[in-house]
Amino acid sequence: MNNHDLKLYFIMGSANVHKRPPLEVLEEALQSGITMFQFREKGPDALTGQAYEIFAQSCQKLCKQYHIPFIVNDDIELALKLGADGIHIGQDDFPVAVIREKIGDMLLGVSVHTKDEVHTALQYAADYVGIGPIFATTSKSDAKPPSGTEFLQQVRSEHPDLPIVAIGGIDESNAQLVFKAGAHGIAVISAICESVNIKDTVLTLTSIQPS
Ligand SMILES: Cc1ncsc1CCOP(=O)(O)O
Ligand SMILES: C=C1C=NC(C)=NC1=N
Ligand SMILES: [Mg+2]
Repeated sequence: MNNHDLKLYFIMGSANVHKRPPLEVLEEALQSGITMFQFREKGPDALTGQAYEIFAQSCQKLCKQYHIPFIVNDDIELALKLGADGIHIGQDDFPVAVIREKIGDMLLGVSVHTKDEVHTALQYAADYVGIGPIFATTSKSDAKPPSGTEFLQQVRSEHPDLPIVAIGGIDESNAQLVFKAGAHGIAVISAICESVNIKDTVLTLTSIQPS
């Protein structure tokens, strides 16, 4: 993984798309130039059992066609079963220590909300950290309050070489602020899932520079 892989990190589950089939949204986002994808199938209406696995495999197949890393959120067993490119976990989901031994050299992304959590992520060689929610979000029911870019700026200045992706309420209107604050990339759900023109949205978000 290089820092550019984090530039526009699309996250999606079936619950996040309403107007069109999820796989159509993912394929259009891939064609338009997202740089990483996270399969995050959560919530009361999430698929389960075989339908869940088949949906994940279909997303993974599309990512392979476009040579884009396929990351699984939280579900380590699924990630191992599919041979995913990586997993993303919260520290309340699992002790990061346990994970690294289970996944070997698979990419490991870790959500961090405090400096201690950053140190834990570093101890277990996380490939990147996720910081957020930066702005208010409706895509994660148990999200912590929005933190703005303060913590993001602190982490970037204290760990200049640690890849950071920011998440939470990010869209074309505020993405530049997030890059200026030091994020290497932005992770988005609704900005793409609810876009009326995915191509325009992806092109706009991938063209944003910190300067
Ligand atoms: C998974 C997650 N973690 C922190 S905020 C969030 C949801 C981001 O969704 P959106 O980009 O629609 O605000
Ligand atoms: C909570 C999250 C934070 N950051 C990222 C990249 N993914 C997540 N699911
Ligand atoms: Mg989690």
